[in-house]
Amino acid sequence: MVATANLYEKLGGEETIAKVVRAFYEKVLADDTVNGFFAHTDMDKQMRHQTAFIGFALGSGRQYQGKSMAKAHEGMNLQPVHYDAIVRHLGDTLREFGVSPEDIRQVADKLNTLRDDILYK
Ligand code: HEM
Repeated sequence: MVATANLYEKLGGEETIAKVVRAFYEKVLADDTVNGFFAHTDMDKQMRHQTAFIGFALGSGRQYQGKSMAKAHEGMNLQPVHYDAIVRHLGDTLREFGVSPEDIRQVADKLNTLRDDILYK
């Protein structure tokens, strides 16, 4: 089991995660580098995105296959600058919630396993 598998619980489970999700998306939507991608995204999809994203990153137990990640971001032609911004916003959010730099690095490492599946699609 990877260390991030416990971060979800360590942070306080679902209740805290909901707050992390809100804080994270406030940063994303305030950032002109990436907010355009969400401009025409309906709220249901956005909600699924944030839940899936945070859940995967923190180890809620859900798994995502490369193919579905590629499909989810098909046509967006996401670039490293977009990807890096998203990961940075999550890292900043987690730091604000008191997560250690080491745990944040492990979250980033975990997300990086999906990087090739979502870029340039
Ligand atoms: C490892 C990183 C990421 C994960 C795990 C992830 C996860 C997901 C998932 C699961 C969906 C599908 C939601 C659904 O329709 O059911 C999705 C859609 C989406 N993602 Fe991501 N995502 C990542 C990175 C990014 C980045 C870097 C951006 C843009 C800067 C982005 C923007 C979007 C948008 C706009 C949608 C909705 C597309 C639509 O409206 O149909 N994602 N993402």
